[in-house]
Amino acid sequence: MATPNGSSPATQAANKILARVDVDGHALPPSPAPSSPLSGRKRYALATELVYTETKDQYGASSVPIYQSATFKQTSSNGGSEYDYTRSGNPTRTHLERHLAKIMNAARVLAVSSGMGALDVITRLLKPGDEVITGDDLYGGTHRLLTYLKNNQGVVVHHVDTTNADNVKRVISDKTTMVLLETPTNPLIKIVDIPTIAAATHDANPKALVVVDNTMLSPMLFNPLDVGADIVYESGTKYLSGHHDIMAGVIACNDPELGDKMYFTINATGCGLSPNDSFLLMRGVKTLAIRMEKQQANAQRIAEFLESHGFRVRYPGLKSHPQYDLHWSMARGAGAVLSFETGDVALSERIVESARLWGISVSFGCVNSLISMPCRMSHASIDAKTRQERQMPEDLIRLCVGIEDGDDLIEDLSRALVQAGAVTITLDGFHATDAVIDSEDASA
Ligand SMILES: Cc1ncc(COP(=O)(O)O)c(C=O)c1O
Ligand SMILES: N[C@@H](CCSC[C@H](N)C(=O)O)C(=O)O
Repeated sequence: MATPNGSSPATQAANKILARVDVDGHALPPSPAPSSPLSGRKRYALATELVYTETKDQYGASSVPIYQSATFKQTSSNGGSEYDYTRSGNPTRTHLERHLAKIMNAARVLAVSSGMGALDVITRLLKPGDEVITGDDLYGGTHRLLTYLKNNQGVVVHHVDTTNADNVKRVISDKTTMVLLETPTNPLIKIVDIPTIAAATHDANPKALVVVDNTMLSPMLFNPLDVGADIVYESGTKYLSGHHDIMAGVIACNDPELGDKMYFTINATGCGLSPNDSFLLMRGVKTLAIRMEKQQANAQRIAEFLESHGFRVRYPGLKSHPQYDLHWSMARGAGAVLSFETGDVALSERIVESARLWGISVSFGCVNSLISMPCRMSHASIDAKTRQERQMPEDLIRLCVGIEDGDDLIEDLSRALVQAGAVTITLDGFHATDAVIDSEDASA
């Protein structure tokens, strides 16, 4: 029905969408409306919410269809359709984003092409002269991007040991615009007190943004937005998708203005997650609870196995972890990544190369178990001098535990340790060699 000014309600609604403006006041193309996660209904347990979706497909499809289309037809030259172009928005991506908003306790989630893509979108909120405080144990790619911003964009980056909140408090000032944190850190599995650091940051500068990389825990185990973070991002390549068959990144926040600014960057630069990958991430996330449960159970067994044979293991599921209590005050589980040293790079190399069931590969959060040497692999982008300054052990072995049978994993690891000469065999079993134990004492 036409209205007095001649346009139909549908066209008026479309014009309203088209009237959205970007940070510079330019008109934005149509974009999916910010998510309304529960629409007033009861919240189920997380494992249920992960699989429960309310699709409103015209044919009742129970999994979201892949809208493999770059363009969407409009009902008039003024628009009239919720979508116009997949870079700006796509129904499969919107469905995923709304589902994840519910899981991540966020008002808005944005899905992008990788975890680094997510951090790129977030760091585009910075201007030259802005100050960022971050950790001294970080994923190598994060260090690389921050170094690029420091060297080329005039951003000041302070790396401090974030395991002690006082170190962060000492550097926070009214010039601090972003505090970027990981917990547990990758690869040294250090724990960072997110609530304390978030509160201190906001006290010092209410406009500063606390950004948490939650890749190591996933929303199954931790929701940093609930304890003071302003933005949470994750590599969807890891636990969220779970099968190492896609690259993805997700960004979550509660502030609508912040969400719109980041959406602007995604649309302007074209890093939104593709329809096909949105579908795969949506499918993967449904099994997150059951995968994480099995991966954690296996990781706990392996950590205990290594510790009981004399290795010093870095894993927050072990009471010996120096920040065990802090971790469990924030998180609902220990995750499935652990690391340990051998005291000798060549010995670590032999262990890694003797494993059969454990794939030699970067990444984590996958159904398969992986073994790696971070200094040569995931963290090789941190130069050797910086690695040494930050006391990153070159012999560090990282285990990313999958869903295989735990006995098989332990048997294969035992065989690799024996074959590599990392253990001494005695009548009552085997133990880490004296050399391994001595080196751990030295680095403790
Ligand atoms: C903790 C952490 N954050 C972010 C990333 C980046 O994710 P992506 O590889 O999906 O770009 C990775 C690994 O790559 C990571 O380990
Ligand atoms: N060559 C890649 C290495 C990716 S590491 C992936 C993952 N975050 C991990 O910790 O294993 C690069 O240079 O980024």
